[in-house]
Parts: sequence; structure tokens; C-alpha cells
Amino acid sequence: MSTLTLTSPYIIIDFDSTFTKVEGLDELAAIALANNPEREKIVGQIRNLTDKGMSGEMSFAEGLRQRIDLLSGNRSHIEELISFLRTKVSDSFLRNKQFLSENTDQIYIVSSGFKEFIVPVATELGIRADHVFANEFLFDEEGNIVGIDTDNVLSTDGGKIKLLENLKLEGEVYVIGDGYTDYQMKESGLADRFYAFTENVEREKVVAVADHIATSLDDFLFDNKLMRSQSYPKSRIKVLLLENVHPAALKAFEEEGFNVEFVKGALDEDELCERIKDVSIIGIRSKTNITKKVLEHANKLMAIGAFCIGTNQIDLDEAAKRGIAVFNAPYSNTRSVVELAIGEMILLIRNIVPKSNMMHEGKWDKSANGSFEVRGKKLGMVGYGSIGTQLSVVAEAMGMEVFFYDEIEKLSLGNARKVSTLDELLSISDVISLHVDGRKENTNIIGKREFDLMKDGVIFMNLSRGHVVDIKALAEAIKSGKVAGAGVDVFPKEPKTNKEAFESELIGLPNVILTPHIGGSTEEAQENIGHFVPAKLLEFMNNGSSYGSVNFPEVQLPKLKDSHRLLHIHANVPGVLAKLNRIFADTNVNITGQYLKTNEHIGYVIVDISKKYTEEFIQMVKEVDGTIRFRMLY
Ligand SMILES: NC(=O)c1ccc[n+]([C@@H]2O[C@H](COP(=O)([O-])OP(=O)(O)OC[C@H]3O[C@@H](n4cnc5c(N)ncnc54)[C@H](O)[C@@H]3O)[C@@H](O)[C@H]2O)c1
Ligand SMILES: O=C(O)[C@H](O)COP(=O)(O)O
Repeated sequence: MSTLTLTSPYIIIDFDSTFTKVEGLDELAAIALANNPEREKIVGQIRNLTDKGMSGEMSFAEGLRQRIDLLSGNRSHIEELISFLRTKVSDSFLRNKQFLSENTDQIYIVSSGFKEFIVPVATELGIRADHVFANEFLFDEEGNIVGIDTDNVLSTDGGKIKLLENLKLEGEVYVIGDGYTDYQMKESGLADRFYAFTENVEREKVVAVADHIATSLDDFLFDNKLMRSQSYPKSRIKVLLLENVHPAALKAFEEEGFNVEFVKGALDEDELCERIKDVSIIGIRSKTNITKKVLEHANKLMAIGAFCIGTNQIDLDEAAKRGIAVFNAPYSNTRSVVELAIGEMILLIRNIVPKSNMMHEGKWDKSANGSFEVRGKKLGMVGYGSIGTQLSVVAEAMGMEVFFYDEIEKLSLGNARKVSTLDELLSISDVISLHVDGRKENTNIIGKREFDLMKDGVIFMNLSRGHVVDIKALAEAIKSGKVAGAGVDVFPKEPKTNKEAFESELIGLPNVILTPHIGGSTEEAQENIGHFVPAKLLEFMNNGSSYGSVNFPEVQLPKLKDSHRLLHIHANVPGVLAKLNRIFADTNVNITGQYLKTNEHIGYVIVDISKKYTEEFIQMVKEVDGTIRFRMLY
């Protein structure tokens, strides 16, 4: 088969803001005027003239003349500009260098920019120098730009149309560009299609008249079934990032060419049901609940990234049944939580909060009563996972005796001692800190009965999940003096955004540190997560690897080489693999690698095949009974 046949239309490509991300002449002005005190003003005027010319608001030729007059550039500035433009080639053009170099006879650059800087940049990606049509500068003897070659048709209004007419191309002609003058080639009847290129800028007036929108060069190539770097254009794949995840995440997806939407707060169920319809990847933190109802609206969703540790806010089983892989960041913020827990336990055991509050009221209360060291005290941790174990080590280094209770067998670090029941842990500890996961069964594991078991004057901390503690019982225990100090970072009901008010029975109680779920909110942790989770999601999207997923059969796949990769997710029922293999045998498709992993709900089969196959073969694979989702990578 060949989904990649080249039907060979002539492709006319604009340069500024299409082939490169920027407008060459504007950048030349910024370079040439570097030492001019009026630089910003003049560059602003030039940009304004460029915009007006590109959107068709003013005569292009007049705008160009005015821009050259404002510029005051020379040859050395052009050299600098070329080096700069080499770093500003549009991502999708860089990705598709092979297409550009293998189809040089069909591709032309037609630009109102200048050959002096376009030719060196475009030819490096395979464009023929004699296929670059653009304006040319006039220089004086010192190399200063003094004007433009007015004999060149491109310096005139309607120049691109005249140029195209002169080219006399026979066959289909498609134009890709971001400006109105690019569209005019189609309007004149000389080109068959106009693709408004929006990877760098989106001009309303241009998009409105376009036959198609090309969000990237891959998008254009996909639309025309031409050879491309991405099996499916990433610019067509929508990524929705909620809850103000670190900008590193936005950058990671944008650099790969995805269509990314960034939202500061969380969304409620109804909003999410609406917004998720066309989303393929969603990034959330602890406040966004991905419920069964949300997933029912998420027909395109392939992966969920929890930019945090907890995944209790996601219906993991339902996601798996729908073939949606969920990833989180299990370690990136653990140290931050540990540091906050250590800080809080010292402040609480020293009774610092009331003392600090009094100072703010102008009261001096120097006394040692009710203030203790943590050294020698017993720290009791419920949950000895990633955070519990780290806290254990740091607390021991401060001279605490560490005890823990975990419902599964865990290796003690250092001198930490495991106790066999929760009740025992609660009754022996001076400081109690909760580090259990947020599964439903952990709801209210600490309530009145458990507070009654604790020592009088205990210090109590919860930095795990809000629903784990009965807040009313905690408030009573604080009021009665049973709990001498409490540090609470997580609550059964938390505001979705910083604009919503916080309500709790703990407000106003003495020696209580309340924090707005910021255990993992440090710059370091958020940045780590901002790199870690997108890397996992991208590996899944680009390569099929699901290693580290919390709900999906985990496979770590080799890089795809000289093959096409089929990713088949199916209900875990007997016989699917056999059926798939039968199709391969019957259709004579050569398998170069095969991987299978299952979990209780689904099977994940990855098959690398040689590139010779038919559309019918793909259709048969998609139609195998039990198929949940199928996609291909190459
Ligand atoms: N406050 C924050 O900003 C913040 C930041 C990161 C993590 N967290 C939360 O902290 C908690 C701990 O994170 P982690 O990375 O250490 O998780 P983890 O999964 O590594 O460890 C949790 C441990 O708790 C144990 N456990 C679960 N339920 C238990 C129970 N009822 N009794 C005894 N042991 C039980 C598990 O066996 C496991 O060993 C999670 O709820 C996570 O969501 C909060
Ligand atoms: O699960 C976590 O990692 C923490 O609860 C942090 O959640 P957040 O990213 O919403 O602050």
C-alpha cells in the first residue's frame, strides 16, 4: 500500500511567517537599528506596515517602499539576519526537510521578502535557489541598502500574481501562506487551492478566504496524502492543560507541534464534558475530576497526564476500558512535601503559630511552656510509600524515633520501626503524619475513635488527601486539647481556583497551620513535573510506550525503525491476538516485532510491520472483535 504516494501538485510557499516564524524585513530592521535610540518606535512602524500589507489593508508596494526607507540597513546586517533566520525556520518545515529536498522540482518559494536572506536559508532545507522568487535590494558602494529592484514584479502590487503567471506551471498549483497576497494567487485563478498557514500567525482576514487551514506543513501534507514526518499531523491533535501546570509542559507540547490550550484553573464536570470533546491529551492536577461521565464525552481522548502524584481524581478503570492511558509524576514533588512536613512539625511542637500571631498584635509572650524539641520524640507515619520513606530518613536525622504503619509489607529504612496496627501507631506517637494514597476506601480512616486513641497533646498532620480525615472529629480533638497542634494541607472540599473562598471547621482554631494544598507546590517540584509528565505522554503518543502508566499494561518499546507500528488496544477477552495473527498470515504482512501486555481490563498489542500492506489489511485489523482503539505510527 501507499498512503504516501506523491500526487505532485506544484507547491508555492510563502517565506516570512510561513517558511520561517518571523518577518525577515522586520527582523532586519531590529538588527540594523540596534544602536538607534528610536529603534523600538521605528521597528514598530515597520511591523505595522508589514501587517497592513499582509492583511491587505494597504497597497503592498507602497508599504514596502516605506519600510525600506525606515530601515537603514547594510550587507553586514543581512549576514546577521541570515544567522538569526536559520534558528527561526518553522518547526514543521524543519521536520519535513526530507519532503522538501525530495520534491524540489515541484516546490517554489514566492515571497515579497528578499532573495538576499531567503536563498541561504531556504536552500539549506532543499529548496532550489532558482525556485526562490523574491525581491532584491539595491546597495550603494559601501554596501548600504538604498532601495529595491523596481523591475522585479514582486515589488509591485499584485506582484505574486504576475510572477505566477510568468511561471506558467502546468498542473495543480497549491499555495501555502499566511498573507492576503498569497490568497490572491488563488483568487486570480492561477492557483487551484489556497492553504492559510497558521503555525506562526493567524490572520483573520486571510483565514476567512482560505480553501483550507494548514496548521502546520504536516497538516498540508496529510491533507494531500503526501510524504510527511508525522503519521497524523500533531497540529490536529488537541492538548488541554488545566490547573496552571508548569510552562515547561506547554513548551514541550508546542515544540512537538501539538495544538495546545492552557487553562489556569480546574473545570467542573459539566464544563469539562463540553471542553473535552475534541481533546486527545488532557493534563490535570488534583482538582480536576475525570469521572465516568466526563470520559463518556471524551471520544478522542488517548491519554491523561496527572501533573501530580495522586490519581484518585480520575476514574482509572473506566479510562482503561476506553483505551485511555493515564500517567502521573510519582516522585517529582515528594521532597517538597517532606520539607513542608518537617517545617510544620517543628513549628507546631514549639507552639510557634499562636506566638507569632500574638506578636503581630503587639504582644510579647516569652515562655518555654508547651514548647518542645522534636529530638527524641516519636514520629508515627500512616503510609510508608514514596513520601513516608523520605520523611522517615530526614526525621531520623533530626533525632526522632520513627514508627510507621502501612497496610502492605514495606522495608524499613534506617532505624524506622514498623508497627502491626494503626491503633498501636496512634497510641505511641508524639507526632502523627498521614501519607496514605487517596483511594476511596481511605475515607475517614482517622475519625473520633482514632483521635481518642492518640496521646494527649499529640501533634497531628495531614498532607495526603482531605477525605482521609473526619474534619469535624479533628476540630473537636483540637478544641478539647487532645491535639495540641495540627498541620493540614488537604481538605475534603477544596476551592477549584484562587478566586473561590475556603471554608472549614478548622478556621480560627489555635496552633493550627492551614495551607492551601501546597505540599507539592514548589518551583522545583512543579518544573520537574512539567518535564516528567509530558515526556511520558509524548513517549506514549510518539512511540506507543506505556511504561509508568497507572492504569495501562506497561510496555517499553524500542524506537521505530524502517517499519510501521500498529497499536491495538482491545478488551481482554480470549483469542484477540490469534485473530490478529491470522490477519497478518492471510494478508502476507511481514511482522518485524510484536509485543503484548494485558491487565484485568485490556490487552495492548503492538506490532511493527514492514511498509508493504494495503488499506484493506488496516481495515481488517480495526474490525477485529473486541477492538477498543487502534492507531498507527510511522
Ligand atoms: N499535599 C500535597 O501537595 C501532596 C503532594 C504529593 C502527594 N500527596 C499525597 O500524599 C500521599 C502519599 O503520597 P506517596 O507518593 O507517598 O504515595 P505512595 O502510594 O507512594 O504511598 C502510599 C502508601 O500508603 C499505604 N497505604 C494506603 N492506604 C493505607 C492505609 N489505609 N493504611 C496504611 N497504609 C496505607 C500504601 O500501601 C503506600 O505504601 C498521596 O495521597 C498523595 O496524593 C500530597
Ligand atoms: O497528588 C499530588 O501530587 C499533590 O496532591 C499535589 O497536587 P497538586 O498538583 O494539585 O498541587
